[in-house]
Amino acid sequence: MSDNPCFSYFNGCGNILDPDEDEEQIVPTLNLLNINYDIKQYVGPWWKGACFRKRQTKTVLSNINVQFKSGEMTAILGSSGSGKTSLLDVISSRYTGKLYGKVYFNNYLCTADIIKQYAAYVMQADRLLHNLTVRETLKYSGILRLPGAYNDKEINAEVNRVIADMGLKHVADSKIGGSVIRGISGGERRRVTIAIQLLQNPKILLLDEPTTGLDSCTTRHLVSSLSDIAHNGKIVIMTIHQPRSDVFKLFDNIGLLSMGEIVYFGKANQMVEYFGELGYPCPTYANPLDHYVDLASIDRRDRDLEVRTFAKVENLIMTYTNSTIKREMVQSIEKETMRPTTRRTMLHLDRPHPPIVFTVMLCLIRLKVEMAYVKLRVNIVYLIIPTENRVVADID
Ligand SMILES: Nc1ncnc2c1ncn2[C@@H]1O[C@H](COP(=O)(O)OP(=O)(O)OP(=O)(O)O)[C@@H](O)[C@H]1O
Repeated sequence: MSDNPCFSYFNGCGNILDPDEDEEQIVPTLNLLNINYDIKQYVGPWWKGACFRKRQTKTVLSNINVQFKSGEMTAILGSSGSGKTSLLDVISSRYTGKLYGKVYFNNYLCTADIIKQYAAYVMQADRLLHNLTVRETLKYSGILRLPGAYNDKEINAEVNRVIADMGLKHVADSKIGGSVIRGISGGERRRVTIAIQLLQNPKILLLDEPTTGLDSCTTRHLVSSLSDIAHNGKIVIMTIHQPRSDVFKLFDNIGLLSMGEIVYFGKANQMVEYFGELGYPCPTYANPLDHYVDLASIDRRDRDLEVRTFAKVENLIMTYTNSTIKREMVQSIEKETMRPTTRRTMLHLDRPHPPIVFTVMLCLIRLKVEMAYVKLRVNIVYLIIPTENRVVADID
């Protein structure tokens, strides 16, 4: 049936779909194409100073091709130092090293300015004022972050929206608290930190280890709230250190990193089957996330173990690189990023700063005005100069 060229113009109900209309329904995506990220570091003792120490280039991320779709939540897993935070840094344009490759959002090449408009980054630590209540914290953040056109009523409405989204209604008027004054719990504090970022209604929410230090039940509630936010049309990407088995089914996609490369990136519900087919089934009653993070880690306890686990991880990376999942993802990214330029222009028009189309139009109008002015001058010369003197006047 798929061989029929007309098939794509029919939906399941047998109605004819307008190809243009179908294109409009494409969900926003964040695409990372051929990402390689290097950092420079000094090696040797500090007292030699920057001039005498050797500079070394370290590859933190390599060969990253991934697609994040709106309405989906993705967990980035991996052992310590595998490059999880660096991946978020690259997406959010917070990197300090040299980046190769391209990041696209909605078919538009991302710069730091663009990503700041669309993405919010939730850091690992909660930096909140102890004496304020949850509502006050959000209200002041709203005043500072929301556009100046928002009035008091609109800011309060936004504050109430994020309070409801993050399940903070019961503590809305409680103090944040700290080591001296007892306030809300650690999990609730995490929710307030996330709620602050949600005030701007970002299209992409990036979270660096949001569940660290939380108990199992709080983690589940928090991840479940984030899943609801994603399913309401946002891209949610989080790094997670020790994921519990009960949150596994809440993730739509899993990205497993090792040594800055991808070992698996795909649907969460296909991960166990994927590794099972490679000869690494998940033992019964084991947490698949823990099991596969262990599988993708390098054991550095002794030289022998290191060599063996390194070879295994290299093999896993190679297998993923040649897999159908990866091929399909790259095809999907290329299809997304190579859509007609008109769409790119439309997105450009969406942006608040002066769109390029208007600039081009202004240039054309100016050119026309200047040409009209030159013509007018020529006509005036022809009108006022007698016919016998015209050749001389033209030469002048
Ligand atoms: N700016 C930098 N300068 C020096 N090294 C860096 C820099 N950025 C990343 N790295 C190195 O890159 C590797 C990946 O770091 P990254 O913080 O992304 O790992 P991670 O998976 O988030 O680790 P963790 O789970 O422990 O936070 C590490 O070895 C780290 O030392």
